[in-house]
Amino acid sequence: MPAASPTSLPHNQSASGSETSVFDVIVIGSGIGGLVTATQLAAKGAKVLVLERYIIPGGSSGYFEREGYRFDVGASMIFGFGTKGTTNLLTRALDAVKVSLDTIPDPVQIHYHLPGGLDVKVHQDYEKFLQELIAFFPHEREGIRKFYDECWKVFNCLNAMELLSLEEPGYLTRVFFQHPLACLGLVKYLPQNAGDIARRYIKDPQLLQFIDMECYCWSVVPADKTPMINAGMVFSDRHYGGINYPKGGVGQIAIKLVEGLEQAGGQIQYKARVTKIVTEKGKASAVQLADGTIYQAKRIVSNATRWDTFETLLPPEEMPVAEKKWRQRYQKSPSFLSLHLGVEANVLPPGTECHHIVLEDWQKMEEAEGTIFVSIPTLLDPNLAPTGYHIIHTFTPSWMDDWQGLSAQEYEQKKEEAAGRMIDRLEKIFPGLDAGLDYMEVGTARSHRRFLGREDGTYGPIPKQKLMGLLGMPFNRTSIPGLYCVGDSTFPGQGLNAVAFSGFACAHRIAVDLGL
Ligand SMILES: NC(=O)c1ccc[n+]([C@@H]2O[C@H](COP(=O)([O-])OP(=O)(O)OC[C@H]3O[C@@H](n4cnc5c(N)ncnc54)[C@H](O)[C@@H]3O)[C@@H](O)[C@H]2O)c1
Ligand SMILES: CC(C)=CCC/C(C)=C/C=C/C(C)=C/C=C/C(C)=C/C=C/C=C(C)/C=C/C=C(C)/C=C/C=C(\C)CCC=C(C)C
Repeated sequence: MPAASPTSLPHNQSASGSETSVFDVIVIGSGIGGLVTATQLAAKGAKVLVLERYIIPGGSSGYFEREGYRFDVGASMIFGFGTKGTTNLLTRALDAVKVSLDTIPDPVQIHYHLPGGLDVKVHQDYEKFLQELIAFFPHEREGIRKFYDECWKVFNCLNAMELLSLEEPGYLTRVFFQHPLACLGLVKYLPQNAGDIARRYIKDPQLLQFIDMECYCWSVVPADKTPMINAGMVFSDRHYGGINYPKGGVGQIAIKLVEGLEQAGGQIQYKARVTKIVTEKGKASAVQLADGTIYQAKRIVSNATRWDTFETLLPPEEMPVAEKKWRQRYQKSPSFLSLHLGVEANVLPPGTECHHIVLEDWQKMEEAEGTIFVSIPTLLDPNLAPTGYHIIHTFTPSWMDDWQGLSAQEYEQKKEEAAGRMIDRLEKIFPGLDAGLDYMEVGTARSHRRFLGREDGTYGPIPKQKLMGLLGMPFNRTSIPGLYCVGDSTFPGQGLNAVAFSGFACAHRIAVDLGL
């Protein structure tokens, strides 16, 4: 894709010369981050347009259908659908535009199959989980409880207050006077990482490896590099609001948000790939689509990754200093090799859980094709597959470099070999998997780049080295006036509930800026 160059435009003109209207806000991309921003602003009366390059909304939380199966593209373990507290941000985002979704509670977040026979289930029931872990590490009984209890402290601070933009002084003052202790608690944890707190209480090296995996399987970095605020959210909310799967598949979240957006007067356009963010006198003022159409807005929000935003949609040679500095601290995480499988129901032993993590050798946890993630959503919603069949979505980290420069035939062959390796490994927990296969589709880093528009198909930013917790993650405003970012390239990072927070915060900051 060619680099964009700044363009000056006469007001209210499209590339074809026809008249266009000026929007209050244009959101580039309909991932959950973009849609929460758009729905929040539409609900406040802003004139909002969402531009999505693909044919359906959702991005990483989208879906596709093949031969009677409805597969989730990426996200499958969903936080944020609780019914109480303030951290149930997906429930709140839907409520704000008067739509709702039926969800199915998952009694076990993850069933771990780890080296040395460490076979642990994370039950929604907190005590049941602690007892299961303590049974493996009885000498660490106290340390285990102290570590996870400290995660609850973070969560309880967050779950007591309204969650809005930390870039808005009025909100900060209000929330500080309403919840001074919770605010001070959060200030204390913001620069910390989960690994430091775990090591304070736990000494057993294998248990510390387990805590690394507890972090790695959602943050894609070990505990030392995982912000404590995020660990507090994940390790507590799974027992509080719980993990809840949307009936009809993860794609329903975006579909419902779009329904709410349109009811609130907002608009969305599909097959609308933005190729350029237009700046006038240094301020973002419009976007240009691949077909040349130009839309103007008072504020532009990019739900594309920071790399796509500042290297492709804007001229890379004019990258703001703050962005260059951010790139010194954060790098792209790997992408995933994904297998979307349809399997005969008898492949799954009775009592199989929905989510699994498989690793045979601790040394390989962070390597490409090291940790295997498994999600079987049809155990919760059987309607996603034909009767008598299940969906197994399994994925493992994989870098773009391994998939470049191949002929079409080499690419297909490499996919087949990699899929074979994963299926062989999964045979240990699902004997007969290979023989029971009914359908298989393999996605690589190239598929993620193509369908999600994410540079190198990355899952999101990860720290290059150990950082001070979340302090280095940028909020929604950027160095370019009028331009905001939302999604996993902004505070607090990856995760649907996390990007929903970034959407609430972004919309709040823009609403204040526009005087809504
Ligand atoms: N819970 C799980 O199991 C799981 C698994 C995978 C991913 N996820 C999460 O999903 C989250 C992703 O959410 P998000 O909101 O940051 O982003 P996203 O990548 O899901 O959405 C971005 C959207 O922007 C669109 N887009 C990109 N460039 C564009 C352009 N130039 N013009 C128009 N549209 C464009 C894409 O097509 C996509 O729909 C991540 O945080 C990740 O953690 C969760
Ligand atoms: C005023 C003063 C003084 C002060 C102030 C302070 C304050 C207020 C502060 C605040 C802060 C805040 C608000 C923060 C927030 C945060 C948040 C919201 C966070 C969130 C988070 C979330 C998360 C992280 C999530 C995540 C998740 C994920 C990522 C998931 C994933 C998953 C996967 C991948 C998987 C899977 C597995 C299998 C399949 C097995």
